Amino acid sequence: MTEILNDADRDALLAELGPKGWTLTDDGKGIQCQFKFGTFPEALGWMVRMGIIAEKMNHHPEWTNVYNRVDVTLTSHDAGGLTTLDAKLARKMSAD
Ligand SMILES: C[C@H](O)[C@H](O)[C@H]1CNC2=NC(N)=NC(=O)C2=N1
Repeated sequence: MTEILNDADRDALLAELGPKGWTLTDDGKGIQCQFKFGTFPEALGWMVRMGIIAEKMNHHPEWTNVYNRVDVTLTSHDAGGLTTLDAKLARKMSAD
């Protein structure tokens, strides 16, 4: 199991991903971001690409899709908080 990020590492992660739209969840145990696309097929295609990556990582997003919008929350249930796996998946999502 990966370790929960300490306060300094969490702050560094938010400084890195904040400009890309990621914020800490209200409970502080995850990060969230809203992705917007031009069309539903673009949103769905992105979800499929990210889903394949997530499955390979064995680390899965909590997400909802409405038309061209995907709301994502990343947290590590196993560890009970935010870990480097969440950071890794968030970077992949924001890089696509
Ligand atoms: C048994 C399996 O390794 C776990 O259930 C994995 C699967 N995917 C997961 N995804 C996420 N986001 N957090 C987890 O803690 C997690 N755990």
